[in-house]
Amino acid sequence: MSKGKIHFIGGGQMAEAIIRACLAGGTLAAGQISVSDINEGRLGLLKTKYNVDTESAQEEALSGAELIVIAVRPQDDLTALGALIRQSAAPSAVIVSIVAGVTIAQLGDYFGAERPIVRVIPNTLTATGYGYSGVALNAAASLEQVEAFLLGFGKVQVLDESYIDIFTGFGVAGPNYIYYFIESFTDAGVLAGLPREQAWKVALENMLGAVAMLQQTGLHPRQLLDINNSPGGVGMHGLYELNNSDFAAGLQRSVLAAVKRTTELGVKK
Ligand SMILES: NC(=O)C1=CN([C@@H]2O[C@H](COP(=O)(O)OP(=O)(O)OC[C@H]3O[C@@H](n4cnc5c(N)ncnc54)[C@H](OP(=O)(O)O)[C@@H]3O)[C@@H](O)[C@H]2O)C=CC1
Ligand SMILES: O=C(O)[C@@H]1CCC=N1
Repeated sequence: MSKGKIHFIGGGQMAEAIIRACLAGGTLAAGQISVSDINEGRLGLLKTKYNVDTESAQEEALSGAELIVIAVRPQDDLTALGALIRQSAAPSAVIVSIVAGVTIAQLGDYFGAERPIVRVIPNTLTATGYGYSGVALNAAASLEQVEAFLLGFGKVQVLDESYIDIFTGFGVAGPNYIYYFIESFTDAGVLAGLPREQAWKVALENMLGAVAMLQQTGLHPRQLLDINNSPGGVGMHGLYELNNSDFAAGLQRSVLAAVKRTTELGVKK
């Protein structure tokens, strides 16, 4: 992105994570960023922590912005935001919506279909360099307009919009499953009698090492499972019990529920 201004509407958890990553990585400077939020407490916090502009009138910030990031919840008043943007933003300003479930067609209804509109589902591993954000663009937008900004908080996959809800429930909600697995796995070590500190270290090391094994060998997980389990041995007895728990189907049902919820969030009330 050029040194142009970027305005965030909604300064909640996700906006903050994006701002933090972009500032830390040097993608944006604080002087380029303005934020508006109906919650004064959030504005005070963002000003103190990141020295971004939270004081300019919203109309002024909108009229000078090259990118406008819509970072409110799907349930918030997008109709009112649409009126504000139509009134104050430059026609060339790119609307970047991170609102889960809300489609490009709906965004066009709110903000004007002739504008460049980019629907992004941002990954939440923002400052780590890991994690894919899913991106779909309308006909007036091009990837060049937003790519540098998006790469400031992770990797990017440009997708047909029909995949974005799946990408949200599977990929962007994905770290939930890993966090939950690590917590449960650590508890298993503690349940078996290992001190928590040891169990925690082993759980993290196993997670990192298993991913490295898959990447380095190029083998399928089933092939590594085969190598890791001697006949009648320890690992196979453990896996038999995991099979009995319906683990795989439970995980898959959970992802399908997250995808379904994404689509529900985009349905206009
Ligand atoms: N958190 C996540 O992991 C992810 C979130 N997203 C999407 O990002 C969006 C934001 O989520 P998240 O940051 O978690 O939510 P938050 O609730 O933390 O942030 C939303 C903020 O927007 C404020 N707000 C509401 N209406 C307006 C308005 N009209 N003008 C200005 N500010 C307003 C809210 O204030 P108040 O609280 O007072 O209402 C709140 O501070 C959602 O659409 C979500 O789907 C996408 C991917 C991941
Ligand atoms: O739970 C949420 O609404 C957001 C979208 C995907 C992950 N977190």
